[in-house]
Amino acid sequence: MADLLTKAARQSRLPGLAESGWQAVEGQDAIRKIWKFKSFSQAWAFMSRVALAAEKADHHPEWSNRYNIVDLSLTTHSAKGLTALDLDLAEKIDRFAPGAEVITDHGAPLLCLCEERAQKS
Ligand SMILES: C[C@H](O)[C@H](O)[C@H]1CNC2=NC(N)=NC(=O)C2=N1
Repeated sequence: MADLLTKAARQSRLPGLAESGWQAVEGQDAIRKIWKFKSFSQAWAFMSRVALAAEKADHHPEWSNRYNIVDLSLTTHSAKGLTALDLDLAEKIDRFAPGAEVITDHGAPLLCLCEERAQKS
C-alpha cells in the first residue's frame, strides 16, 4: 500500500503542482484541478487519456464532467490522504491538457459552453 507523503515530499512536489493549478481540497488531504476546454470533444479526449493513465497506474480520480468542463480530485483512499501515486498521476494528467483553460477560482460559479451561449442570446 502506498504511504502518505512525507512533509519533505510535500514541500518539494506540491509547489510545482500548485503552479499549474492544482489546489488543496478543504477538509480533505486531496488535490483538485478544474479545466475548461473549447468543446466537449476536447474534454472527452482529455478524459480518455486520463482514464487510460489511471487504469494503468491502478489509481483512479474522483471527477465530474459538465459539457466542456472537467473537475478532478486526487487522493489515495487506502492511505486516507495524498501519496506519491496522486502526485505522479497529477503530473501525468497535466501533460494531457496543454491548451485548456485552468480555472483557479474553485468557489466561483462556472459556466459551461451552453450556459455561455444562452447568456449571449
Ligand atoms: C483494489 C484496487 O487496487 C484499489 O481499490 C485501488 C484502485 N484505485 C484507487 N484509486 C484511488 N484514488 N485510491 C485508492 O486507494 C485506490 N485503490
